[in-house]
Amino acid sequence: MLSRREYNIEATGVRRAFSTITAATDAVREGTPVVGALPFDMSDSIALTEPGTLTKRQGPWRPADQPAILPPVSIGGQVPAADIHLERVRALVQELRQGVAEKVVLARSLQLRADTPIDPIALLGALVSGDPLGNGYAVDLSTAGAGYAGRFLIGSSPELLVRRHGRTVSCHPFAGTAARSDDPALDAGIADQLAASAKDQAEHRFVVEEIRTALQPWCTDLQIPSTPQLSSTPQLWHLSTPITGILRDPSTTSLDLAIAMHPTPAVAGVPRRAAMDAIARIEGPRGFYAGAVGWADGTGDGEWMVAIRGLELAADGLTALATAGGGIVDASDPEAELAETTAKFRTVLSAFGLG
Ligand SMILES: C=C(O[C@@H]1C=C(C(=O)O)C=C[C@H]1O)C(=O)O
Repeated sequence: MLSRREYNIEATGVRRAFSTITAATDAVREGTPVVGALPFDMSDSIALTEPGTLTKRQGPWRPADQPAILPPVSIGGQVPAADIHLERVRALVQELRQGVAEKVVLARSLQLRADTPIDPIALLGALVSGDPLGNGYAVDLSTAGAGYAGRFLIGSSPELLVRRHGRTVSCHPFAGTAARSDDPALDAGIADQLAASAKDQAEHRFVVEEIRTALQPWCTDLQIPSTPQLSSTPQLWHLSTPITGILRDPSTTSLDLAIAMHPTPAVAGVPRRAAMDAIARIEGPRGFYAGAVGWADGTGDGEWMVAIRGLELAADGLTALATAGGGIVDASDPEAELAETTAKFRTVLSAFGLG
């Protein structure tokens, strides 16, 4: 299930599970719809399927029935502990100053516990109704293989990795973040400060330039505004840049584009290889956090969102792992980076009445 402001798309059943990316991209090119999730590291297992049904409806998703109530949830632990994350950011800033990379996105996780099972659809309902833009995703990860049976990836991401509609390609990268305030005057000041922040503008530019490079082989007429705009979620301000282009080859599908663009420096870093090596060394495997979730229909059209502001729910529904990260550059302040991840957790925590 993917929910957006303009439409929602629901896939049910599994006609075929794909074990390789090539099998999935070939299937779309042959006219088969494909839905699901790409992992952060494309060498990990994928959760892409040909669904039994794929239904697109207007407007954000609304549950057909009164959704199940979400149980109270508590934070069971932090992975790693906050002081270790701080230490990691400090060490990484030193490495960046020595030229290891220009930007690396570092994440941490919260272990959530519930007394009674969390219903994935109830959580999706809470996330979608809590977001004025109606963003939400829920993907059954079962086909990703051992260890994933019954697990769900659920969240509310504001970030469009890529959309293909006919020959038109759009993406809308986010990078550069500030936590919002309940006080309207303070909130407006925070937005102005973010727009004026040299550090955040630099962090954002890395992303836009990489996306330009990634899209150029696929698109003509790239339209890339020279300065980012401000975008908001209920919890955060972000710098974002809406980008469009026209496909050179109309047989390129939305899944081809998602694979070509992913992972962007909004979730990995610059240069990509050095950043991914640093992430694997410092954090370990990310699984589906910071991957991509979405769909491609039989015409190749489709939309893929960056799988952030979410959690992975265990098969018994009693535990979940929420993960949030932020871009680290050589000018990063470790305390501010820790606070940024705390603010990003509020998207999922607020669905449970926390944060
Ligand atoms: C990595 C995350 O968010 C990404 C990182 C951002 C940043 O560093 O400013 C902003 C938006 C997202 O592209 C996350 O939410 O976990």
